[in-house]
Amino acid sequence: MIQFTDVSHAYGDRVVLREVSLTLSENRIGIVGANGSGKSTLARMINALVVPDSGTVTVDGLPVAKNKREVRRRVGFIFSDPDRQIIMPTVREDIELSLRRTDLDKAARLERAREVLARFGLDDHADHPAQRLSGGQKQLLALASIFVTDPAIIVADEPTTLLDLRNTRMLTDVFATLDEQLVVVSHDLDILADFDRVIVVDEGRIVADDEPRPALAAYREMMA
Ligand SMILES: Nc1ncnc2c1ncn2[C@@H]1O[C@H](COP(=O)(O)OP(=O)(O)OP(=O)(O)O)[C@@H](O)[C@H]1O
Repeated sequence: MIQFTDVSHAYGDRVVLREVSLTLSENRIGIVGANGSGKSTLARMINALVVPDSGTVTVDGLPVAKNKREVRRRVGFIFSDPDRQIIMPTVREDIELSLRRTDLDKAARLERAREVLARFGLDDHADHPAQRLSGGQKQLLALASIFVTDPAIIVADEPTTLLDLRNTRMLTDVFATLDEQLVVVSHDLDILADFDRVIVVDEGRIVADDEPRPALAAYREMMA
């Protein structure tokens, strides 16, 4: 459960969130809105990548600002730019690095790495240099290296920007089968169609918050 209470934030004198209060308890929640409306800032607050100027954000009752380490164990954050996330020379090593943060033993880690590489269609690339993957494959690797650690909550900031249609569908299927709570910021409205809830942000305020169909209709109308 994620809770925002009266959250406001500015970068310098540019106010980007204005008194946002939200309780996020559904399994799959989408966030949409115009460029610069404050979506990424909102998403980043869930694991304390941004700490609000005023108001509080809590994850399972823990105030995020004072419990960064514990919160980051629970919340996996997927950046839209995979180069921010890929650290190790090869695909397999990058996945294994993530797994070192779990309490699985070596044999279980190898098995889990194998499973996740197959699930994300990266098994043929396991020993390839990660930096030589295509943009979309890097995005899949960045996603895989978060999924593999099994966080309770996954926050993804525009996870499909570099993916082709097949991989976007694959990711939609992965999302549909997850047990974890999922918060996805996206301009790709199709991937949110079967989510439980969609929140529309405009100029730092929540302007619609509903099931996908009415929320996305409100967003389309707003942008027309
Ligand atoms: N670290 C920062 N320093 C200064 N300004 C920032 C910073 N991060 C974001 N901003 C500004 O805050 C505003 C909101 O940014 P944010 O990234 O939250 O929007 P967004 O809705 O995710 O946009 P987009 O859809 O374009 O990704 C933008 O005007 C952006 O330029």
